[in-house]
Amino acid sequence: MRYISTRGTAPTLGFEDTMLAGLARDGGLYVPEAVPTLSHSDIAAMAGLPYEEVALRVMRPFVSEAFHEDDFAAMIARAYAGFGHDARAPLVQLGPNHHLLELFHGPTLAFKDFAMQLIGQMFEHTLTKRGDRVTIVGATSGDTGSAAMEAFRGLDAVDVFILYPHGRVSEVQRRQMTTPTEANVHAMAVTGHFDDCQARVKDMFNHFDFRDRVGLAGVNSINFARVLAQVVYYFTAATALGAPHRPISFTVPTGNFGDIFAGHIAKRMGLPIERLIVATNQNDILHRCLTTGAYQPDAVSPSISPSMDIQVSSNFERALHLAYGGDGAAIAQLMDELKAGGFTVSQGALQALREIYASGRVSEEETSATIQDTLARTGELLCPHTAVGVRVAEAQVGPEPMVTLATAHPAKFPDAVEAATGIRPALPPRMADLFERNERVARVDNDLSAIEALIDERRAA
Ligand SMILES: Cc1ncc(COP(=O)(O)O)c(C=O)c1O
Ligand SMILES: N[C@@H](CCOP(=O)(O)O)C(=O)O
Repeated sequence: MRYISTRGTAPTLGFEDTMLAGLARDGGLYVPEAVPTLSHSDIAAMAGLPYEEVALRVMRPFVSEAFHEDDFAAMIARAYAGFGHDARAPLVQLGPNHHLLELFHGPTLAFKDFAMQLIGQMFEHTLTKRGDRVTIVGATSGDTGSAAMEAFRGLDAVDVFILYPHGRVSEVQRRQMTTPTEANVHAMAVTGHFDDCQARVKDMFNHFDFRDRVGLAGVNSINFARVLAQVVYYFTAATALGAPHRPISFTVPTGNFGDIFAGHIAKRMGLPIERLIVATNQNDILHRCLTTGAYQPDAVSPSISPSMDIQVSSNFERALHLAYGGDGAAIAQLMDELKAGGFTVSQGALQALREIYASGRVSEEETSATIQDTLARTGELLCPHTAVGVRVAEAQVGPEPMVTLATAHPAKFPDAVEAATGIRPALPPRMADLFERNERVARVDNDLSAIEALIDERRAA
């Protein structure tokens, strides 16, 4: 399996090099040259299998030239052994035809653990084999950062630097990033928004002297391995609800578009997904784009679902690449226009996007009301991101089963949940002392040279 850049001019790579490269050298994102398909009977055979077995069957065609099957199976087993639920991603029924896919039973209580725990294993395997060492730099609006630190803390072959927007993540999220004691993980609070953090990470990848000197690697969803690991739970959920014998729809609370793009890959692999519905908060650029064709970033508007306070949605580039039939030059042109303020998707590409994606937008008041109503109706306490998804899904439930992705545990956002319900959700016992632990964080301006200098100073030589 070879991987190509969405912008068409970077070297084509195998899986391990793609995983270690992060951003392609032409600024694009790596995607598989061709998405492998699974047959109706391959998919039917997944029903009822353990999560780890489905993970092996779904991901094997993407990685088979890189890892021996036994090694890969062992990595998968280690990745999910620490999850707090035997099913790893259990389904809970919310209404007659509406199900919640709980993705928050991993060590940091958000869906990011599904990919990050596995990537940690894959990086360790490949770096040990090659005798290499890398510097991972990531941007986070709160959840990716803590998941990355948890997956890589204490590993000799990596230093990890996580840029988060100062004052714009929840206190639980911040403490998850500032309290690990291992010397190889570093939290950096950047003046600005998540989009600034993500832009500086991409700047570092495009600054080749720095990139090559520090051995830069990325574990944001710019890394296709992140997306790949997230494809698996679409299969476990859909087959548990009757796929491939009947179609299933998914609603996904969306910010950087990685999670829902994983659903798009699942569909291309042959999973009968009827509708993939993008659910956004008031930072609704994706909903506006799917509605009008215009992709025009606005100022970020802080919300009670802060992890989705994103205007420049990195993985949308991958969806555009498919919608433009793999035309790298067209994507490069759109991304140049984006730097100058925005772009308009061609009619043909917009139609192609709408064949896959629907969308909805949820206000702050609606998010709170959904947390409150859902608790009253079903007894489920939702995190605000999940509530955005549930609100959009409820308006669109059709004849086929609808699955909403529950992307984080409510205890990560206790203020918003308490304001909506009067209940302050408790952290699991293993995190009960989070608020007593010492914090370690570097404050830094939104300035590429300052950020690079800090990384140079703190990384192991
Ligand atoms: C809790 C939570 N929900 C939803 C999202 C949106 O996911 P994606 O960025 O993959 O669209 C994020 C972050 O991205 C998140 O942290
Ligand atoms: N919501 C995310 C944003 C970055 O995510 P990624 O999936 O693109 O790595 C976060 O919690 O950091």
